[in-house]
Amino acid sequence: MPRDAAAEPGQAAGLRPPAVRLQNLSKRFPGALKPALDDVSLEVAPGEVFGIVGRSGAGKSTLIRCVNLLERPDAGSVEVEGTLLTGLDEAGLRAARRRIGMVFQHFNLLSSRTVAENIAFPLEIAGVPRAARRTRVEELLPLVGLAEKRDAYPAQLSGGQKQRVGIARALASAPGLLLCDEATSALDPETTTEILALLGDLRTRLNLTILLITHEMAVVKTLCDRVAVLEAGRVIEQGRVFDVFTDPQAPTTRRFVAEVIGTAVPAATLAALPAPNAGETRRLLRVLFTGTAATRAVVSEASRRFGIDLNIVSGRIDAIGDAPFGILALAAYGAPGAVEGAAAWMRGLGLHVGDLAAEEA
Ligand SMILES: Nc1ncnc2c1ncn2[C@@H]1O[C@H](COP(=O)(O)OP(=O)(O)OP(=O)(O)O)[C@@H](O)[C@H]1O
Repeated sequence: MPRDAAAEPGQAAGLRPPAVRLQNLSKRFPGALKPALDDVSLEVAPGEVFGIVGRSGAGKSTLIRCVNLLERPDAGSVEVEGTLLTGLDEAGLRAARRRIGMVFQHFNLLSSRTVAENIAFPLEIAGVPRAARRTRVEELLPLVGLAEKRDAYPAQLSGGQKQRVGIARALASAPGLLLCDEATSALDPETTTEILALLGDLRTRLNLTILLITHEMAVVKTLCDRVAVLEAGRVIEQGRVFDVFTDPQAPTTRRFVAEVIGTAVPAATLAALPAPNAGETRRLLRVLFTGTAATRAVVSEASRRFGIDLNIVSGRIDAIGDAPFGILALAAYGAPGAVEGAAAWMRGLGLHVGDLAAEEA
């Protein structure tokens, strides 16, 4: 979508190339009727957390696996930190992959190895000498809160601890980019919160770029700076999380957003609203406040100024990162011109005023 023309973090980073640049990626699995990826292009700026969200089968796994070329796209290019991965030979690709860590939904730990040995595993594969491996593991253990568990085996760990091992292992070769494939989907809500906090903390401390896929908007809301919505292999919407959450454009995005910020108004509530008086109109408005306007004053003042009735059908105050916002569903009753006038007046105050979309009703 055009509102996402460029990522600000990338601009702030000056001449640094994007952490990830995908151009026109397409992929169709043999025998499949539809492509898993259909002309996907997106850029992730250095240091940002970028979420890709979509329903099951939307193409998320295929997309994230294309970033380190675990999956080869049929067409299009993949660039990571300025290196064109799709142009590398196998040796070049192996080296480039050391700059890319990956965290998996089901942890993928080796059950016969201890925590420390699991973390050291990628370094072993890369031929890093034993002493250097040990030093690196000792750095990583406290970073993920597992200093006391270095000699434990995966079977002795909770899900959250297993994922901490998975994260430490992904960070072993000090990558600049971390790919997270549904990293919290196998965890309970409390552990999910802990792991998301850990990822947020590591991102800042290690200056990481994180690209994650998830089917949970709550993950996006908590951790991401920007988000792309994938549907049937295509990016249908992308933008800053705040913008996408407060003003989703595509119907699918609206449904996703409604799951976490609950702007939906039950049909029964709407059905119970009184009909307008003769000669009057009733309009259902969705009003978005982004922190500056005082809700009650706006509603009562609009009512007074325009001689209309504003019935608050639902309301919510929330925040994304440290940016607060409020969303009100209003039923406005009055003369058609007066209702329109009130909506225009509210827009003039900087509020986002639209019709309550069908999906929300
Ligand atoms: N190895 C494969 N062979 C054939 N078809 C595949 C393969 N992997 C994925 N697909 C198909 O490609 C499409 C996208 O799948 P993908 O796993 O990328 O979606 P997803 O959004 O990650 O879904 P989920 O959340 O269920 O993992 C689906 O139609 C899927 O059936």
